[in-house]
Amino acid sequence: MGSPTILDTIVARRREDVAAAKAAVPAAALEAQLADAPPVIDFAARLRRDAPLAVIAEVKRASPSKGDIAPGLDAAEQALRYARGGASAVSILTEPTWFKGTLADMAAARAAVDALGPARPAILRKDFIIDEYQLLEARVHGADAVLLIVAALDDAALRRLHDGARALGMQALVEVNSADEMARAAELGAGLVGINNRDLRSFRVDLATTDRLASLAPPGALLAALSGISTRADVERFTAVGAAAVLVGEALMVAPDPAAKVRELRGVPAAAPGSAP
Ligand SMILES: O=C(O)c1ccccc1NCC(=O)[C@H](O)[C@H](O)COP(=O)(O)O
Repeated sequence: MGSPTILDTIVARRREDVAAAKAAVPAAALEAQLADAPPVIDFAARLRRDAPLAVIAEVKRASPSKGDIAPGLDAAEQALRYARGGASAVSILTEPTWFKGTLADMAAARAAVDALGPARPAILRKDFIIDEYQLLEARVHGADAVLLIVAALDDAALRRLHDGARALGMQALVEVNSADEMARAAELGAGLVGINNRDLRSFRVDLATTDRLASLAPPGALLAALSGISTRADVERFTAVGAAAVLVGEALMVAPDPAAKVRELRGVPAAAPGSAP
């Protein structure tokens, strides 16, 4: 048993956070709020609507590998910038310690994009989800989908959380970084698979990860490439191996014009000056 990785450390802290959250707001209280939660949409269908390439644009104020990225950023305003650029979904980091995210960020981003009507981007809760309680939190705060990190979960927990998300009407983006993890995602019957080019244990980002694993994805699953993506060339590299979506964080968080950056990644012309988004 080697020393704990950053992933182990984050997961351990999330367990503590969840225990404290349960003490403050019992699961039953969250369940009572489900009826009034913002309605959920089909996350995969929303991505497929933007075929051949959907951009999942991420709100990430900070990270373990980079420290502060944009610590003062307003999540709702950034979500609207992403929507103006044509993002199919907005991924909201809700982990507070290393990523400086909150559930309130996600609720605010959801409320902001709701004003755009049915064409709104879908909302993904990006967090280290290890307990069904976090699924309730996600749904009550407007998520359409949640991230499930294979490397952080044993098979029983993975299945329990995958089924739990579905029971709440949400979908799960199942994140893998190796052939073994892809096999576990396939065994799970994952319909949405995210290949993370970042090894969450070492922070090493290798774009060849998607090249290497794409062909192992379960037939019919929607495939997304995550991490280390910053140019249209990166996107085309991944659509060439079957990715139908890319998830981009840092490159969008540091972009002077996030909407224009989303358009660039989508391969669509820049909006004419003064034109409607
Ligand atoms: O981003 C990190 O440093 C990180 C470290 C440890 C666990 C997870 C981490 N990030 C979560 C992600 O997977 C990325 O935020 C997401 O894929 C976007 O990546 P990027 O476009 O490279 O910011």
